[in-house]
Amino acid sequence: EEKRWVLSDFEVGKPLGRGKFGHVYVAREKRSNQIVALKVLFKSQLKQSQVEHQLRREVEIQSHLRHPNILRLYGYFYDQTRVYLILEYAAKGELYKELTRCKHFSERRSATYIASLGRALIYLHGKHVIHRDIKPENLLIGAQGELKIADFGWSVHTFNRRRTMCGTLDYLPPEMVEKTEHDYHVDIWSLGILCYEFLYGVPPFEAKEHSETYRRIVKVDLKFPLKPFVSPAAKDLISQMLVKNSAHRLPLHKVLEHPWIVQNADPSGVYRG
Ligand SMILES: CC[C@@H](NC(=O)c1cc2[nH]nc(NC(=O)c3ccc(N4CCN(C)CC4)cc3)c2s1)c1ccccc1
Repeated sequence: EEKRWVLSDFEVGKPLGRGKFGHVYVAREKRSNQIVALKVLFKSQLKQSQVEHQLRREVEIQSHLRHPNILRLYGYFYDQTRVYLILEYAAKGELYKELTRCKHFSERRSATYIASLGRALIYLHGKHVIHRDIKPENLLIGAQGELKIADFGWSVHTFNRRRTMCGTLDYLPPEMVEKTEHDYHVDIWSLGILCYEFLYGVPPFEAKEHSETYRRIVKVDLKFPLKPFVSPAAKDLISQMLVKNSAHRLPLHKVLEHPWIVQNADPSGVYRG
């Protein structure tokens, strides 16, 4: 399918959101009537931030992935000033807005999402891809309520581990914060952070100052508030994922077998409320 897309192949609709370097719009591909999301990135901004190689990697990685909980990238094209990514349309929008609206998710909804993400990460790691940026802002909700991992801008194939850091520290594991070598265990750490944030509405090591967040991460200063009530099983799972020594973090297949997941996650991977 080396089809060469052009902007006139699409009828561009309303803006859906914005991220680094550009915006995303709903669009209809005229020949097939298929609804997609068109991510428009400005070449000027990509160039000045030296992220062209990162974008090429995002396209290369995401275009070859096929998983129900990973947002499809159907193709891309560019013109004089912009790069366009043709992405799967996630009809129920951004997860972080839903989390902000609900304050925190129920144990059933959280476990269902964590199980879906665990299956998606097992698939990714099987392809030697680390996402490295699993956080609510990069998660979308499909038409049936299923979770979709988006924005592979920070993902890498495990052989090359060079990276530069920007954005929130909250999700970074000790080995990335301490700039030591890291591998796919970073995604297990982020899954633990995400599980905590789904249940409590805030990430575990949040602090006013970056330096304080950094200290709490490297110390794994994990505290569970009394409110909202969270079951001991959920705390047990989080405690087994937020472990400083990356080799001792609960492997993803063990996460899926954990009693809290088995008892709370909807087997279909879809939270029906
Ligand atoms: C994750 C950030 C990333 N985003 C994508 O790649 C994105 C890819 C992609 N596919 N589908 C999306 N859907 C939406 O953004 C969306 C938002 C709100 C919606 N609703 C509003 C409330 N209403 C009640 C229901 C419908 C529905 C869909 C997005 S975002 C990005 C990165 C850089 C530049 C732009 C975007």
